[in-house]
Amino acid sequence: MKIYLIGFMGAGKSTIGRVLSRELSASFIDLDQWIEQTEKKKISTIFQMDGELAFRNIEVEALKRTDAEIVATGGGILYFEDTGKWMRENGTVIYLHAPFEELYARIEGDQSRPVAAKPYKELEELFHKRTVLYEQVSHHRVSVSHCSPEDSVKAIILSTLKENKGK
Ligand SMILES: Nc1ncnc2c1ncn2[C@@H]1O[C@H](COP(=O)(O)OP(=O)(O)O)[C@@H](O)[C@H]1O
Ligand SMILES: O=C(O)C1=C[C@@H](OP(=O)(O)O)[C@@H](O)[C@H](O)C1
Ligand SMILES: [Mg+2]
Repeated sequence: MKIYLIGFMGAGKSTIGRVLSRELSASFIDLDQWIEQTEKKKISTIFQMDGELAFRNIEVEALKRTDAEIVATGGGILYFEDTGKWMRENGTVIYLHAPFEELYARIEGDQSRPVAAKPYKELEELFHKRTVLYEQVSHHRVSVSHCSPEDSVKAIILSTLKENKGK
């Protein structure tokens, strides 16, 4: 089993991934947390000191090397054009979706997410651009709007069970 959780910042990839891995007794990695531990630097420091491209290279390398069954990606995981195709071919890709306003309320002013520091309009544009890619790449789209992480976990399990019915 290999499940990739994708979606914009604040969608709950890290939170839901952790709960999902507990429910399924499956191994879990949060790519951002792994990068911070391995690089011994905060994500915001990597952005500041080494630049975004350096972060993206580390991120995609971690994605391709991990053997964890549940993978919580970062919101910018589709930065390189070929990453989405690679994920689709290597696991089940689940897109966690909620309206921009709801996600913005969750991430506003969060210093640990350097990309969230962009001006509101720019961030909204980025959300719409990325939404197109998340839709293209994912096998399933699960709404995380106005529901608990536990509800989202149930929805994820149901959608993957439906996919495998009769196989
Ligand atoms: N279903 C939810 N409802 C409300 N808040 C949530 C939900 N899931 C996560 N959050 C909150 O939103 C913020 C972002 O969650 P996080 O798991 O870090 O998202 P991501 O990894 O997708 O950026 C956290 O403060 C978290 O507590
Ligand atoms: O959207 C982005 O470009 C980013 C999202 C973050 O992860 P979350 O989506 O878990 O916040 C983290 O990877 C980094 O700050 C960049
Ligand atoms: Mg996260």
